[in-house]
Amino acid sequence: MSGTTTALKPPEDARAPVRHPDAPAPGELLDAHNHQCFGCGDQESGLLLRARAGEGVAVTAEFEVRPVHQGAPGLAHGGLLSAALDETLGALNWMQRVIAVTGRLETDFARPVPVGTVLHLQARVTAVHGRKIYCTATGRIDAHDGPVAVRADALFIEVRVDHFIQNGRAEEINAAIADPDQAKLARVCEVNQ
Ligand SMILES: CCCCCCCC/C=C\CCCCCCCC(=O)SCCNC(=O)CCNC(=O)[C@H](O)C(C)(C)COP(=O)(O)OP(=O)(O)OC[C@H]1O[C@@H](n2cnc3c(N)ncnc32)[C@H](O)[C@@H]1OP(=O)(O)O
Repeated sequence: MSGTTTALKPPEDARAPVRHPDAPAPGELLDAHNHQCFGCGDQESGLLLRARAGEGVAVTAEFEVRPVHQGAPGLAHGGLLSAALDETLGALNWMQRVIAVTGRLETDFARPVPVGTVLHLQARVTAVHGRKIYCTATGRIDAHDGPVAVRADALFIEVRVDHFIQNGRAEEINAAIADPDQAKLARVCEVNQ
């Protein structure tokens, strides 16, 4: 059972999540937050995960498990399944227009996931307390109502753009600053802080 640690239980005075008025419409494809991202970017060896806006403060995503994602022969690597859940949860940022990073992620692996599977992911924010964003996700095999293979509960922490500027390697940060799409994303999120 996931989310059993107290760190993943919202406190009594947590508030309900709020969908940003300018959040992408339900069904809209979400941009990659960074084209070099292992999860949502366009690297061939990455997850090539594509997420869409959902209703409320929720998203859906699909991840096709390819041979490069193997752990045991013919099966997806568990760490990459966690990464797919993490990436889908990260896409919730678009629905609230904040920037938040994973503080804690607790994954349950309920079924093995064969190569060739399309994992259908669903994630939603359950509660917000200050900078802490409580959220949950599932990954189902081959259909949005298929059998649950993985699920996770997570705590994301809201950060400012400075988090990346101060901690990221200069080479990539300078490229991001020079990229108009990336700079726009940073601006859009910062005005909400
Ligand atoms: C022009 C430049 C452009 C740049 C623009 C970039 C835009 C990018 C857009 C979007 C990016 C989204 C990417 C999504 C990708 C998928 C998600 C990932 O994989 S994210 C990567 C993995 N995660 C990390 O690398 C975090 C590493 N950790 C940290 O940096 C810090 O620990 C951080 C920020 C998480 C917290 O540090 P503190 O100093 O800011 O805050 P404290 O005071 O420690 O915590 C705040 C509250 O949260 C709780 N907390 C923090 N960590 C916790 C934990 N692990 N478990 C439980 N509670 C925790 C604390 O107890 C505290 O709670 P109380 O307010 O006192 O109630």
